Amino acid sequence: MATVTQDDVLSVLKRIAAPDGRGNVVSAGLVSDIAIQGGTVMFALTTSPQHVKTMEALRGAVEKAVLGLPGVDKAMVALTAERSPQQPPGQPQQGQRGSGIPGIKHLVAVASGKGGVGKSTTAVNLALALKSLGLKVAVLDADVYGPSIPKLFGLTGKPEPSDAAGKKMKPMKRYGVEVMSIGFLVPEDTPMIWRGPMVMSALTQLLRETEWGEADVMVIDMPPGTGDVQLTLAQQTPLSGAVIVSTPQDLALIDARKGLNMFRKVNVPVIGIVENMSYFTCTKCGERHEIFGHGGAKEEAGRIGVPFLGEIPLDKEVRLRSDSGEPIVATQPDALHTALYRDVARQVWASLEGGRLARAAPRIVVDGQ
Ligand SMILES: Nc1ncnc2c1ncn2[C@@H]1O[C@H](COP(=O)(O)OP(=O)(O)OP(=O)(O)O)[C@@H](O)[C@H]1O
Repeated sequence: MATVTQDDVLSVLKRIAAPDGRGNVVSAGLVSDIAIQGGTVMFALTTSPQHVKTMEALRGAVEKAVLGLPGVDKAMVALTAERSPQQPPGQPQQGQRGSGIPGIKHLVAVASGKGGVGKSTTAVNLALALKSLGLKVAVLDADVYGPSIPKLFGLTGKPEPSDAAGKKMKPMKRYGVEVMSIGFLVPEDTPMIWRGPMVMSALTQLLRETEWGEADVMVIDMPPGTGDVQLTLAQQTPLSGAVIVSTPQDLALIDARKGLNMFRKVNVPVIGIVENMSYFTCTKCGERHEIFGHGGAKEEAGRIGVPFLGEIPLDKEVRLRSDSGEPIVATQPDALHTALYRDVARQVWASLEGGRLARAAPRIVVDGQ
């Protein structure tokens, strides 16, 4: 199969006129960086909120043109738009309700300042714990650098198109939770090299072009860290709030603080901090070992005035069950960990529904609807 290049994509885009007679879509500055993964081409088209409807037709034309290039089997084009300055703060975006995703009430990010602290494990078990409280739950894997949600849910295969036209995908489903991840669309061993705008473009597509059912909460597994990509994601996704996961080590906590600051900067309420790998209870002698220190996250939460949601101990069973796609909350309803995750879930839900969280309107519309 022919390999498509950015120049190929740009040359076809230059033949498409920009709205309002402003030259072509490239010269008018409407096209973001272009990312190419195998036969998939991804980029964003910038618009203003009042032009979202007309831009949808343009997006269709652009996608069609890119799909016509040899070597392209999927084109993912997202519309992004800044809120117009005239829009009063606190006013929902036009056409936007709740989370901005039809049928989904709250989007909750699970984030960490640092990799490997158990963010994905927490996201999955939190989602399942919310489900066990009787809520409708969906999970979006936004950790495009290392999508581990398919593995944690024990899901393989590709999402099916939801209609004959193939415009939308059906989410995968496991343990009663709807799941979508870039990991379903790209082979596991493909290195994924993303530049900033492309992450947003891919995620917008996953969010908007999945035929989600109704959900009270969508848990979003964020990419680890606090760089530009994470900041943009936090800013551009209409989040109700964020949960920060940290281990008790000083270094992890310093990064967790950066995570908190990042969400505050973009006006996303921080629901609270979870301390993961908090301690280890020896299965033989019953003694508690505080391998990474203990209580650091609780102290940190107190210091910065953010709720502390709980401690999740280090436990071999958690890791084994995660690795085998049988998360502990789904498969061991009576385990201590399940009770702990459920306790976190209760607090998260109380925060979401209790009106404690307040944020200004999201600054961006990522919609083609
Ligand atoms: N409480 C726990 N007890 C035992 N093992 C755990 C616990 N939490 C997470 N792990 C294990 O630690 C490893 C890292 O966890 P996970 O993939 O959830 O971290 P992450 O922060 O999402 O990582 P990344 O930065 O790569 O996205 C996994 O092998 C997981 O099974």
